[in-house]
Amino acid sequence: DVRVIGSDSTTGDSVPWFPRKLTDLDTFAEKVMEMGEELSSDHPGAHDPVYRARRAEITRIAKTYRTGQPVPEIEYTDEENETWGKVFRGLTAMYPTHACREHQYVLPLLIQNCGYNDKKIPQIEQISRFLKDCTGFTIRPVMGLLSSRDFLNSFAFRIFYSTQYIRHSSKPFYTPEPDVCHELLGHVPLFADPDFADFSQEIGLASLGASDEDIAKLATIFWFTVEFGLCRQDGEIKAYGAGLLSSFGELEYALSDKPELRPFDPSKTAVQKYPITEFQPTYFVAESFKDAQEKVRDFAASMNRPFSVRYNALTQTIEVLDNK
Ligand SMILES: Cc1ccnc(-n2c(S)nc3sc(C)c(C)c3c2=O)c1
Ligand SMILES: [Fe+3]
Repeated sequence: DVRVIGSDSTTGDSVPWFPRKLTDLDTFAEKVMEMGEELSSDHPGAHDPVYRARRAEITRIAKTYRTGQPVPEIEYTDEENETWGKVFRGLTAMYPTHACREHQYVLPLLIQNCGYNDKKIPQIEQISRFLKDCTGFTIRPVMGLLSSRDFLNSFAFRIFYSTQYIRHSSKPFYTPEPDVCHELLGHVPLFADPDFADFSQEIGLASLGASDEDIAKLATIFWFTVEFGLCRQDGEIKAYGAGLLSSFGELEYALSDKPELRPFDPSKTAVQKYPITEFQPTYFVAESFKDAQEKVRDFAASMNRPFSVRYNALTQTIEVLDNK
């Protein structure tokens, strides 16, 4: 039977709140951890008032976004489009030898259907419509870093929160935070792949109402797959993680013989330490996205959650199943 669970009278606050329908995701708008305009002191744009003002402007646009609206179009400047072009040309040159086959299959479709080229930054709305046709994934604009819980919860609805600002032009090949290059070249192509979409949603479903410690484990699994995942294809190691596919240096390094490579195994991956600021000493290799999904589903079943959830694609809602 479907029993409503949440921080209501039946369960008190024993189960952390989680979204049940799309409009519930609008509550995330106010909850961003670091507002876009507060740049970390080591950020290349930290001392550039024009850049900071630009970040604040784009943040404000994202803040007004609500479910059902088209993603607002950003009028990028020549300087921003130029930075994009440098990143686009540099990374696309590496993909034939370094990117997984799914990424290599989708990129030409994005060039053809979503205006991916080295002249202008593509618009999220057009990409979101393309992804919806491919896998049902859609994109929402985000102001800054969402919490791991909120970010992972949205994957249960096949929703990806994307930034729209771009890194500072002084360092086109470095960013201490996600930016539109990372999102559009790293994450977007994989969300068009059915198996990867299924895998991503599995992590999202596992995160609904999960304890803080399980959220930390799922975020680490996310980190070593969606962000820094490697896979074996035709006997060769290829990259599928967005953090690799959007960083020249780390993409090269990850496929060199320097890092340690371990098989993806959620119970081990979930407790692996990872540095955010330098290259990973260890990467995990998935046999396939289907296999990785199965492993995550089994891992989720072992979590101490007194209920299970199911996504109803017709109503775009989460159904809670009582495990009593
Ligand atoms: C789990 C979770 C929740 C919110 N954001 C993330 N997330 C993502 S998707 N990509 C990047 S790229 C980068 C340099 C950072 C810091 C970062 C990041 O933090 C991950
Ligand atoms: Fe990312």
